[in-house]
Amino acid sequence: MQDAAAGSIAGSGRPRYAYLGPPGTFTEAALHQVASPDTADFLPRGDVVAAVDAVRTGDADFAVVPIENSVEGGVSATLDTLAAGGGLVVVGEALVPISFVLAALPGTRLSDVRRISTHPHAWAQCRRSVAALTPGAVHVPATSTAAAAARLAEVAAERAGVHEAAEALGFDAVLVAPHSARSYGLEVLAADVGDNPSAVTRFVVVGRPGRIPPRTGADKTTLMVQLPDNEAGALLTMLEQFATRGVNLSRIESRPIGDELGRYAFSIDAEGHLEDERVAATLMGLHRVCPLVLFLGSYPRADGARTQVHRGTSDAEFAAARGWVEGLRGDGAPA
Ligand SMILES: O=C(O)C(=O)C[C@]1(C(=O)O)C=C[C@@H](O)C=C1
Repeated sequence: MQDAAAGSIAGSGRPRYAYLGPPGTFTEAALHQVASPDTADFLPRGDVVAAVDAVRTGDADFAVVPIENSVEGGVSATLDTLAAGGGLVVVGEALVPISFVLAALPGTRLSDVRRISTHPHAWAQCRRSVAALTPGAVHVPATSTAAAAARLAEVAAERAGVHEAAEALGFDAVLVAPHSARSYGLEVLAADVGDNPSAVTRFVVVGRPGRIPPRTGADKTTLMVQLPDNEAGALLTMLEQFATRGVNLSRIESRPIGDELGRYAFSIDAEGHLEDERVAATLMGLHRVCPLVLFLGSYPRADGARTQVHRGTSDAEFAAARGWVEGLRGDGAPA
C-alpha cells in the first residue's frame, strides 16, 4: 500500500509516520511497504501505544503498528489502544513475512547462550527451535526485536568484552530479523529459528478520521462491537447481521472491556467497504442490536483479494430492493 497520506497532509507535505521502533523492527519493514524515507519522516517510538498516541496528539500523521500474527494471533496492545478513546481509523495494511535469526556479539558461542532477549511475540514464534538449540535458555522480554539488538550493540560498545556486556545487560543473545542482526553488527549463531517458516505478521496504518480510502473491491472494514449484557443469543444476533447480508469475517476476537470481570467487546475485520451497500446495511443492523459499535476504518486489503459477492447482496440488488419498497410506500409519487 503506497501513499496512505495522499492529499491529507498540511504544511511541509512530508507525511510523518510513527512506528514501533527502533530501526530494524519488522514494523519498520512494514512501514517501508507503505512509504519511502525519501518522501516521508519515519518516527520510531518505544511501544505500540506511544506510536498510536503520536497520531492522537498530532506529533505524527500516521502510525504503523502490528495487529495480527499468523502464529501468535492478535496484538492486544494495538486492538485495545484503537478501541480506547476513539478518534482514530485504519487507512491501510501491510503484510510482512517473518523470519528470525538468533544473534549475539561476535565471539559468543551457541553453547554460552543462557538468556535471550526479544519481543514476546517473537519468543512465542521461536520457542520450540530455541529450546532445541539452547536447552534451558530463558526469555528476557524487550519492547521490540530491534530494541534488544540495539541494547546489545550499545552496551558492547561501552564494555571491554562480550561477557562483561552480557552481565551488564542480563542477556547474551537476541532473536531478530536477519537484516537487523547485520545492521547492529551482531553475529548470526543460527538462522531460520522461527518454528513456522510461513509466519506472517499483519500491520495497520492508523490515521485520524477524515476521508475514507476509496473503495477498491478488495477492501476490509475494522470494527469494535459490544454486546448487550446478559442477553441469551446476543453473540448470535450480532453475527447474523453479517451473515444475512453476505459479509464474510476475516478476523474476530474478544477483548476484555476492562471495567469488570466477564465483560468483553469483539474486534472484527469484515470483508468489504463502508460504501458497499451490504456493509452499510450490516452496520445499520449492528447499530440497532448492539449498545456500542466503533467504526475503525475501511481500507484496501494488502493481499488484493477481491470481495466475493453472494447472490442477493450486490449494490444493484440492494438498490432495486429499496426502490421496490419506496414504490410500495408511494414515495416520489405525485400527491
Ligand atoms: O519487534 C518487532 O520487530 C516488531 O515489529 C513487533 C512484532 C509483533 O508485535 O508481533 C512484529 C512482528 C513479529 O511477529 C514480532 C514482533
